[in-house]
Amino acid sequence: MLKLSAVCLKLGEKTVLNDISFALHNNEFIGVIGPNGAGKSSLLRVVQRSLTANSGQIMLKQRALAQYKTAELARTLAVVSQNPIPLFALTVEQVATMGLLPHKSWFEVNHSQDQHQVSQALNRVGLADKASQLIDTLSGGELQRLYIARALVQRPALLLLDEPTNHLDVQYQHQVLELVRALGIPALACLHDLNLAAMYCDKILLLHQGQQYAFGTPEQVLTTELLQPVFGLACEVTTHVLLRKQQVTFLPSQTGTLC
Ligand SMILES: Nc1ncnc2c1ncn2[C@@H]1O[C@H](COP(=O)(O)OP(=O)(O)OP(=O)(O)O)[C@@H](O)[C@H]1O
Repeated sequence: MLKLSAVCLKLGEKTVLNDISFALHNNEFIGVIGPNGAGKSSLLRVVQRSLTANSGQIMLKQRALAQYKTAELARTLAVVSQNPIPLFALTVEQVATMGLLPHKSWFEVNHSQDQHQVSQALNRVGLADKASQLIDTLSGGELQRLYIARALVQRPALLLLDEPTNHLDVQYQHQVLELVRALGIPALACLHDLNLAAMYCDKILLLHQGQQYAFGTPEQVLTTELLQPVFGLACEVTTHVLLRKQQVTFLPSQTGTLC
């Protein structure tokens, strides 16, 4: 689905991404983790082509990303961003319907089949009963689910999510990531919460100062040896008894002060 080979990105004098190589296969959910400034959002922006890599190759559905026409790329990728452009005075249904735009030509009207698709997507994210509600009346979690519904309406081949759980409470964090998993669309998501990454991601890419520090399953990447030097804090990694998933606990540098 998506393959990066030796991708490098320089912005001004700074090397933001250096030698990034990994592949995302069909139906996989890959989490990109790393401290502030590690290059996570830049990586997503390179894949969505809002930034152009200085070297290396990106293949999307076995074709070079550079070869995609803009409209074709807009149909193929859906982006759920950290700070979406505020859309005031629009209803939930109108925002979800925007997912059809990449498939339509100017002045083309929506058909009943399109309407059905929008209803189905709203149903899927649990917002069908709020279709006519203005979006500035939604909670943060509902809004995030709406942006996922808009992405669903778009029927993308790949979903890119930049911090999809930002500002959400625990229940909504799980709700949103469960939804992403359930969609069955290959997804690449920047995540700050390592325990959520452990729970929901098939693979994890750990970035450190623009370098690919590790890539593999949560078991391979979420280890004290890899996490401590990257995050600059001592940590303990255990396996959750019920979930059989990694759990990372960072320890304050002055652990004694908590006792
Ligand atoms: N236009 C630019 N010119 C120079 N440096 C830039 C530019 N844009 C981003 N950077 C730098 O690139 C690095 C990576 O930024 P990026 O936003 O990708 O990090 P991130 O891992 O997503 O961080 P965060 O967790 O804080 O969101 C940062 O050091 C940032 O300052």
